[in-house]
Amino acid sequence: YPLEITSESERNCYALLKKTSRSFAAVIMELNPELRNAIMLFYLVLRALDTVEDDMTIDPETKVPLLRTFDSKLLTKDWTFDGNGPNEKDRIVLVQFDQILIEYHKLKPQYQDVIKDITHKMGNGMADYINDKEFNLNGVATIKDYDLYCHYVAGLVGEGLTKLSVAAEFGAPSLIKDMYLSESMGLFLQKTNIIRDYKEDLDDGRSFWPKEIWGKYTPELVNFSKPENLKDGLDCISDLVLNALGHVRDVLVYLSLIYDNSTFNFCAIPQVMAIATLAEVFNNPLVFKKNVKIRKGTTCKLILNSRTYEGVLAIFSQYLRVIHHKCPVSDPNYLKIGIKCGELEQFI
Ligand SMILES: O=C(O)CO[C@@H](C(=O)O)[C@@H](OCCCCCc1ccc2ccccc2c1)C(=O)NCCCCCc1ccc2ccccc2c1
Ligand SMILES: [Mg+2]
Ligand SMILES: [Mg+2]
Repeated sequence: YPLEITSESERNCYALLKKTSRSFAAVIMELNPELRNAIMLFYLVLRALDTVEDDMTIDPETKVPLLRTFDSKLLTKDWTFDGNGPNEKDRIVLVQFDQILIEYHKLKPQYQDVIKDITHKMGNGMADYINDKEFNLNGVATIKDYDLYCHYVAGLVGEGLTKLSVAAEFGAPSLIKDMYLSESMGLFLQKTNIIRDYKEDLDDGRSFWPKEIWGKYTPELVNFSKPENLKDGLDCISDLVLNALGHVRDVLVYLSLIYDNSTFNFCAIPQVMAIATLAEVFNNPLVFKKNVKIRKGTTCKLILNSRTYEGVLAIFSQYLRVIHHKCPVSDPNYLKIGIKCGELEQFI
């Protein structure tokens, strides 16, 4: 679809999108114009909110109220925030938030309402976790907390995208009553990132790995970076990957219910990147050393092969086999991984 830029602020918003997201900018640019600006602004507003959440130099006294009231900034036309530390990665979306606001107010009121509602819920969910000191240093406590945190930062994005797609008649209305499918779209992506970001998050002084899982393999989360604990660390990654695979069935059902081609690509590409990333981090000692990324060549192949539903199924089937074959017999979850991969292969 050709991109018609009609204002300086719109141009600035597309520039912000490119600057703050390698993966999502490309797929958002491909969207049908009816939804492209709404989803681009939905992304930028939530990335601004996440930049506040991620910035460990903002003290909780300021951060918590800012997260809880962030949706109210959408009612203004000129709010910006420059309270960030100099090095925060995406601080530019906060500094230029007025550009986002100008374009946001041009959206159909129905689209504005979806964005404001999700921003309100996400901001309050993030704030709930900032207060929990336990969460910062030892990950989230239970698997239930893990799912709830991922609901706030990613499940809600799925909910908003589904509401926008159905409002534009690009997706089956049944997706509204079966919101658990949209939830899984977000949780699969977020859980994959959390597993991958072990080192990066610990270096930031926080973790999102649930203690109910890692506590089975070590008394202290940081121990996995010591060579003598490598086997325990790899067994823990398997357990977390097994938990993330629990969302695959819903992801594949969700994708089968999207009729608009550009919306399908937008939804499918992050998911195929995630299953490839899960296969990459599975049984991979480098996870405890650095941020493991899939190769550029793999990314291109994934994008080319995920333009049809059959192509997506073939990619998932391939990486489920990779995970199954990579699993050592000594892994305590060896059988469960085999059963889960087998189950999903059946489904595919
Ligand atoms: O700071 C970073 O770079 C990474 O931050 C992570 C974190 O801090 O945990 C974390 O921040 C989460 C809070 C802000 C969410 C921002 C977002 C992301 C993608 C979008 C896609 C389309 C529209 C709006 C979107 C909004 C993050 O970016 N995690 C990546 C996974 C989030 C997936 C969201 C999502 C959910 C369902 C989807 C369904 C279809 C297509 C894309 C989808 C995308
Ligand atoms: Mg972030
Ligand atoms: Mg965050």
